[in-house]
Amino acid sequence: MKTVEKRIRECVAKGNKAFIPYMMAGDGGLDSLKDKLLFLEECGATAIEIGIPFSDPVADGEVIQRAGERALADGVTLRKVLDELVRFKGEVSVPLIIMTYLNPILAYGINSFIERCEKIGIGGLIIPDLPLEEDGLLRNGLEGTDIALIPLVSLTSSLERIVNIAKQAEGFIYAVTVNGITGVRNEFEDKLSAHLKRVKEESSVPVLAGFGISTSQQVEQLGAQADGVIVGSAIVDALHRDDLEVIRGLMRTCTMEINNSATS
Ligand SMILES: O=P(O)(O)OC[C@@H](O)[C@@H](O)c1c[nH]c2ccccc12
Repeated sequence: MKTVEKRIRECVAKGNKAFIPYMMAGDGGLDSLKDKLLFLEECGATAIEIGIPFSDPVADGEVIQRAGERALADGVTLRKVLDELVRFKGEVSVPLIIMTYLNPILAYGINSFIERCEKIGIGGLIIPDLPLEEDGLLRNGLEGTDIALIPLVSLTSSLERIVNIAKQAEGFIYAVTVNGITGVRNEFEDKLSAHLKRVKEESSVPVLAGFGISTSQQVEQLGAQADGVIVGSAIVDALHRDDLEVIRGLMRTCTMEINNSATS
């Protein structure tokens, strides 16, 4: 079992929910990356998702697009982010998950990228534009490493597809809660509960819900139906505004007891 999965399971075994915050690498300067990671760790993050800025972020909403643009304007690249992570390797102890579109990895070179991630001790990869059918591209090179290739399942995935994704899943399944792009939402579709239940039934790895979650109430609502949550835009926005209390508050919800009624 890969470390990311182990950490999520430990968290759930204690009666808590996993909380994975997402941040955009290089937003606010790459030299602040380490302090931001340490802050998120101190707030109780189970793992941290680090976004790599990219020119065509097709799955990203306004808040994350803007954060990516700020980082790109500052000259941040995948290579610079990895170099920075190597520099303070071992100082952050929660697993780090790299979220990037496929293109920067291809430009970097798949083998060099995997080697570099291993050197840093990266715990997982989320690559939204790498479908199951094509993921051998990375899966083969990741075999025998502690780097989990974390798949996404959407509300529109067929049962057959969910089953196939679940069979190969490592780390956890990222259950996307909305049809659309990242960004805060006021409401979720009624069918989401049944969908999460179905994904959990099919999956032998933990299932985390992400997209659109920005309030403690939503963390609680979605957390109750999954093994944990991923929060992006609300964290990116709070880090940008330096509103650290918002982040502390959101993460605190996950260490409180969340009623599991929807999944039991
Ligand atoms: O921002 P939101 O709605 O809280 O969603 C999480 C999300 O930001 C993060 O996991 C993420 C950022 N970019 C992505 C692209 C695809 C999948 C996931 C992501």
